[in-house]
Amino acid sequence: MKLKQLEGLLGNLQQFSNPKVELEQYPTGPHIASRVLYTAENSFGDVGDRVVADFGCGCGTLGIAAALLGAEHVVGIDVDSQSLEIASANAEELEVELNLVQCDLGNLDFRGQIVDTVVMNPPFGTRKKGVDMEFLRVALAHVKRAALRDFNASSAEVLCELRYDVPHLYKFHKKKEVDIAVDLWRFVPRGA
Ligand SMILES: C[S@@+](CC[C@H](N)C(=O)[O-])C[C@H]1O[C@@H](n2cnc3c(N)ncnc32)[C@H](O)[C@@H]1O
Repeated sequence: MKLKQLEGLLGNLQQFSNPKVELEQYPTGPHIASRVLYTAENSFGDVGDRVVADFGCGCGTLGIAAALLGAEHVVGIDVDSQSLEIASANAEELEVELNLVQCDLGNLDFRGQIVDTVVMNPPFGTRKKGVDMEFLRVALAHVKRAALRDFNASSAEVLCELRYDVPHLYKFHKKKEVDIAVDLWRFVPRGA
């Protein structure tokens, strides 16, 4: 699938209808989401025919992108049931299969390293200190081939800088939208 086509499909997805700031619910827009997954697949072969997990999947954007790029199996995990309902509707609309699990990432235990690739835009820890590191710890415990973000890795590389559009979502947001610079990281765990 071409990058523009992927971006177009992701642009039609529903996003958080009632975002919860305590869970740092910020959607990844179609521009950045398409580039993250397209790079993972076309530069590294991390998606096609792989088992992919989307940690903190929200409305499913990253996981759906993985499915559209030919992942063998995609699991989306989020603690928020309302987001998972939207993710389910989004997957149905685009006719892709997404296995959705409601779970606090901190409690996730798939009993072994059964996932080839973890993709995520985790909470940054602005509301719950340390939650970003918790996501990384759990990713490491479950991934067998490559993760996009992982600090305890044998290799860690910033692939590029991207612009992350933050729409006006919460009362304390003063501007209509803000775009912030973010880095796209790729981590390869020890032994992979
Ligand atoms: C920055 S949003 C990213 C959403 C989505 N992945 C995307 O890229 O559009 C972070 C997501 O993590 C979820 N989340 C926050 N804390 C969590 C936890 N402890 N366990 C599981 N999911 C959590 C939120 O509900 C939210 O959907």
